[in-house]
Amino acid sequence: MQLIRGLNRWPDNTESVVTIGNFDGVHLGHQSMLASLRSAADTHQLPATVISFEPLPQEYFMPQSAPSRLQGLRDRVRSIEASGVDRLVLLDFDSHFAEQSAEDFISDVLIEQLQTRHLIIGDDFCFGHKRRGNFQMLTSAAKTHGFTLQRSHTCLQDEHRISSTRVREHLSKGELAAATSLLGRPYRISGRVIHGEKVGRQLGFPTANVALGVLRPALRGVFAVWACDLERGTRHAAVANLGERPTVGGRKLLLEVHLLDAEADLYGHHLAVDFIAQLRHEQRFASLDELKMQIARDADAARELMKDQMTYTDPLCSTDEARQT
Ligand SMILES: Cc1cc2nc3c(=O)[nH]c(=O)nc-3n(C[C@H](O)[C@H](O)[C@H](O)COP(=O)(O)O)c2cc1C
Ligand SMILES: Nc1ncnc2c1ncn2[C@@H]1O[C@H](COP(=O)(O)OP(=O)(O)OP(=O)(O)O)[C@@H](O)[C@H]1O
Repeated sequence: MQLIRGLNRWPDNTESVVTIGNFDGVHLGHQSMLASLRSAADTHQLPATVISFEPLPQEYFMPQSAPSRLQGLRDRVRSIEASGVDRLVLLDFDSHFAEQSAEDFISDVLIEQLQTRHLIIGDDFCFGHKRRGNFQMLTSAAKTHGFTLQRSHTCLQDEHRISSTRVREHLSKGELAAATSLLGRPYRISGRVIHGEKVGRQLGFPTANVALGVLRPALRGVFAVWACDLERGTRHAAVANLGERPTVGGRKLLLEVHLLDAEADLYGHHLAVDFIAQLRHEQRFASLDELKMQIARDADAARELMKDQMTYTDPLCSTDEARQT
């Protein structure tokens, strides 16, 4: 997939089949939309092109109160690529873009730059300054500019539309199985493994600290997870804490992963953490010994849970390794 950051990098004279959206999480609704995009692109024999934004519009308009993102940019790009998209155009959502009228978005972005031949969009899609652009406006623009317009069909689960908002709600309640069923795969956070304070070693539970960057995930607590080393393509059953470590006076939000029954030097590696089940909330313990005993119980609980997970496969990580660990 070609990642194009900004329209001035768009290759000249290429027509395209386009869809637009945040695609945070790339849930089953997004996947279905991207499958329609792929099939329309094949029909037109043109590149399947996604327009998305960085930052996300809500982060631009409400920097303090925007909903927590499901994915960092790298994971979003990877998930969109895995859905068979040829080109991802990432537009900088800045003041200039926010003030662009819906008419200008159509003529400058869709027509002049992307040379859109076919556009797929949900009928609730709004765009442009004050969100004045809508499906009806696109219908008449399609006639004027000679592109075809396709309304995407809405994917429901339990009679409700699948959405990034629903996934966030499940994650914040620790409902991992429900989030998995909307995403079509376990919820994943990935990042580089950085050095921690190394107290974990003294506790007897060494942890890999995954850099979260600006990501403030919707979930918190102690979890049974799969940890995939994306550099080596290996996968390990593990237990993880996503929290602030109140027992040791921590303040910063950290994702710490302890591999069960395996030792691996992960420093500097890119680690993908797939959340399978929540074991408990994070707690402040009166002593390090109590914390240590609880982590041992967490590890046992995760080991038991992950035993039933061995058939779960991941295209990026080998399952053989997981069976060995
Ligand atoms: C499975 C697991 C559960 C944890 N639960 C808690 C907890 O409930 N409360 C807490 O303060 N810290 C908890 N921690 C974090 C430990 O305090 C942390 O791993 C330790 O301080 C080591 O930090 P280090 O990686 O910087 O060496 C947990 C860690 C793991 C791996
Ligand atoms: N359940 C769904 N079924 C079909 N298409 C969907 C579904 N959810 C989103 N889409 C489409 O995917 C594109 C990107 O959606 P977007 O990420 O902006 O919305 P969303 O997932 O509903 O998120 P939010 O909960 O923040 O509104 C849009 O064109 C939208 O219409």
